[in-house]
Amino acid sequence: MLSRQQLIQQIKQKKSFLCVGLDTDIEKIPVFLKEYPDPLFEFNKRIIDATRDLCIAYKPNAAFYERHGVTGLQSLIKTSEYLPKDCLSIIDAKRGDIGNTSGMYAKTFFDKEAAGMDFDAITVAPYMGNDSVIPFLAFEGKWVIILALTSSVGSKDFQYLETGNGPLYETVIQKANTWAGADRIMYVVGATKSTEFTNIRKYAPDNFLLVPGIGAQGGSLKDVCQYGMTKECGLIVNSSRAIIYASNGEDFAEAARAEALKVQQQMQAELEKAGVI
Ligand SMILES: O=C(O)c1cc(=O)[nH]c(=O)n1[C@@H]1O[C@H](COP(=O)(O)O)[C@@H](O)[C@H]1O
Repeated sequence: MLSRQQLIQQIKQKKSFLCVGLDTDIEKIPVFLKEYPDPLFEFNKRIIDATRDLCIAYKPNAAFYERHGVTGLQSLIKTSEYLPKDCLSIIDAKRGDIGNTSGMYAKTFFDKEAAGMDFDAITVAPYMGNDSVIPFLAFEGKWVIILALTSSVGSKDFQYLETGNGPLYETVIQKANTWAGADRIMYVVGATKSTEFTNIRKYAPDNFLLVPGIGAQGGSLKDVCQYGMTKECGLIVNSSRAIIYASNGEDFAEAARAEALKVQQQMQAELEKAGVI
């Protein structure tokens, strides 16, 4: 479990704010791994071993595991146990429902006794409001990462809708700020929305932002840092496909490391430029 201060310390030590996304797709992993009893876990284990000193977070995306049913859940549980303790473990599940149901989701991913998983953080969809988010916050020390402005093209359908008090994504942030502080809540903001970061910082000056969308989706790390970085960094930038599928041969883990190293080096330069390190 990583507190805000521990997270900042990790960023300074590793000179990185990279999150490696474990969107582990059975169709995309190297064919030779399919000989192993648990190919998804085998892939993750090797990616984690190759990148753990270069990143400060890992984010398995639940969909890629759940789509395999029981065996996928076993791979996810084993992965959650294998994740290094000095990295923030984020389950990208995008859950949220009426209170008692959200409570079950929270138990699933936060309570090791319940389903064998003990993630530090979960992505949550805020559409159903306060009572759908509070059950996640009820787990002391865990992080709730609320979808604010997503990287998707469809973000324009709802998130930009004018409420009379700014676009809806601003209202989401303002409202969620009343539920807990920057030591418990992060917001998802897509790297493809870098022009909005200045505006988002007006409402979330201290919150960490989970930023997916560099790499395969084409967002710019430089722009994200220019408009979104704070004195404590304030950013966790995710890349999944561009890192984990850098090669689909025997050398996949080394190729993932080489990609992660490139991103870490850019991140180090940005941290130095902003005076964070
Ligand atoms: O919550 C997320 O992580 C997320 C939010 C968002 O707005 N956009 C977005 O791409 N994501 C996730 O971030 C990852 C991006 O993967 P790559 O595009 O391969 O780097 C996927 O797991 C997405 O589900």
